[in-house]
Amino acid sequence: METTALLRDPVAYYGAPGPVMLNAAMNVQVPRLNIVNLSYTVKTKPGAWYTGACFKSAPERKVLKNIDMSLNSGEVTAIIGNSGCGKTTLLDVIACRVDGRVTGNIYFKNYVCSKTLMQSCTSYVIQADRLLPHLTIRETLRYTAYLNLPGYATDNSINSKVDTVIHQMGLTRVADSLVGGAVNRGISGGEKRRVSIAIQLLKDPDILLLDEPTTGLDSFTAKYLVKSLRELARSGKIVLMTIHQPRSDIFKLIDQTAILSQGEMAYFGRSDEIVSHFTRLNFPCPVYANPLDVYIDVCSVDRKTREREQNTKLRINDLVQGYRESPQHEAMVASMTDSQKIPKYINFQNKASRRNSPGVYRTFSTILSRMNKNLFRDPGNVLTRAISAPINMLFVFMYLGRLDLDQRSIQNRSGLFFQTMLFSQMLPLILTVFLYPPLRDLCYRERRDGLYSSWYFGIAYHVHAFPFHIISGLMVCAVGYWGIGLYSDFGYSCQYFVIHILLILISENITQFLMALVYDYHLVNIFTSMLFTLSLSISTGFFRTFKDLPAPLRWLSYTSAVKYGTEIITVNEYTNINITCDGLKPGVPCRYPSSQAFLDQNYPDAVDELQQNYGCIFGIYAGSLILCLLAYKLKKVPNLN
Ligand SMILES: Nc1ncnc2c1ncn2[C@@H]1O[C@H](COP(=O)(O)OP(=O)(O)OP(=O)(O)O)[C@@H](O)[C@H]1O
Repeated sequence: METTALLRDPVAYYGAPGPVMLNAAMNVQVPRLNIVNLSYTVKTKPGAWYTGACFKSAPERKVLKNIDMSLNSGEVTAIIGNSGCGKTTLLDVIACRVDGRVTGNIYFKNYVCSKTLMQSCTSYVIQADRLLPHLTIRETLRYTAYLNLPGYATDNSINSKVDTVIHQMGLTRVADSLVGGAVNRGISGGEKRRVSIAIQLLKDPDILLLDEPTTGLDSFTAKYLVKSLRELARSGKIVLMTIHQPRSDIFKLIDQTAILSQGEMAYFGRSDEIVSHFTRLNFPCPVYANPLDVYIDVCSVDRKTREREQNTKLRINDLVQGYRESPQHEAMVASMTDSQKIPKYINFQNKASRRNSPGVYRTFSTILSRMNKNLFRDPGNVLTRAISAPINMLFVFMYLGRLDLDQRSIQNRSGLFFQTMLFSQMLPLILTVFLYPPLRDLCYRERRDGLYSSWYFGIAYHVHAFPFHIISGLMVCAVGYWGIGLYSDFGYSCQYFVIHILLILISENITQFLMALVYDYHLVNIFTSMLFTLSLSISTGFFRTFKDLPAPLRWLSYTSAVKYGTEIITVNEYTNINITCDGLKPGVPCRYPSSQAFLDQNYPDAVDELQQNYGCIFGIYAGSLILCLLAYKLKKVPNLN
């Protein structure tokens, strides 16, 4: 294969080479990724927490040991090995996406790879396809292109870039089909994989890393996908992927193969030299067998019995040693040493670490418009967002009817206020847990890809949800305030509306804050429901008046926005209506001869503290918003695979 014919023109792209490049023999430098003596160590969990694990020091485990690899642009390299041998970890380390201790070096074009450098040159296709179900393939790619490409890129250039990757990945026929999800059927699993790859190609990366791109695909689709990757590599990219069970016809498409065993390299070299290498080590490949299957088995530890485990471990040690002493390894180390002597492209690092960002407005509007489109495509989600609270309020209207001014109406009013508080706490929680996780996962993937910072996502989500809160709040107010018949005044109904909206926003912020800290949304759901239920019990005064609460609970209730909201709407109502003692049976004492008596007995300080209560509820809203945005900013993005 003519290597030079496969290359893009690096000099034109990255600027003139350094002076030593004048040497005619070195006139063209093949862009190379050299991995030299790479090891990776993690701290493992010393056991379950109930065994006192948090007090023990975490033992270290070397997941990757002394890995040497040299990858050329224009070629496809596959990492294979049994489950748990370290394939994904090796990709993560190369992409600089790990938290543990890395020793050794990774060089790209002779530059030591930093996180910024790798983020700009590398695209990483993770195992899971994190896509929004209600967008078409073209829309998905177009939105990502807007986030990826510089702000000066025109709509036409973005569309043509999107068309190019659609064509490259063979998605033309389904380009305008919905991606689909668990409920709405969309494109097939193989097509989703190709969309994930197409997303990463928009960046036009020098290095493409793929974690198990063929998993879950039928053999025909898997072969088609690897063929597409080979064509991509031939256009001048380094393609490195992990493969679980490579078929023999896929094997023929792979230029170099790395076989990992327990984190060590058992073979790295040309794919067509595997059989001769292992035959030299006394492991010939049986006739008609797939060499990759055979050598994955040979390099796996058999843990059925202790004896077998020891024997296979000894065998693997010999294989690793055999590889390190092999001509392939020696030749690779020599070529890496030679390539290190070639001078660097002098402008490369500057160019690579300077990302042309799309700009604040384009980033924000793209994230927002994508969220809106994904939601509006699903009428069920739109209705859930807009009308679940008003429908609940209609139900309250059905059982309360219109309010009167007699003694019984006091309990009805308390019921209505309790329901108002309940909806404004619980519905945002339910909606957030239901609608938010796919958006959050997508945000995590894109933040890992370095597309934008968490502020954009956090603020866009608030702006996206806000109109629904307003629409839903107006309907709740129409039914709950005017329909059920609270004090008839426009100003007071506006206050009821504002309190309802503020409580919704606070509840949503708290839920999002917890979802930023804890990935498992079921846990967040359980914890937040309990928190809100407790807050409703102690902070509203409906079950027990504040002054009767035990002191610690009374102090706790001051942290709840529900306390201030309840007091404001209660005071607004009872300072304006005249409760009567009508409707009581003869001889039954009138407990609240006036509205003032009701306030004096149940909310004695609320009238004087009206302004203060408003201040507190706005303060809690601002605090919860800041907490929520900070949580996204400060919490490390989980490495989703
Ligand atoms: N941060 C970490 N903490 C603890 N153990 C880790 C960490 N990262 C990787 N490991 C361990 O390293 C080993 C290799 O994991 P890795 O996911 O790379 O395997 P793999 O070869 O990709 O497996 P599979 O093919 O099943 O996906 C596993 O035993 C894993 O538990």
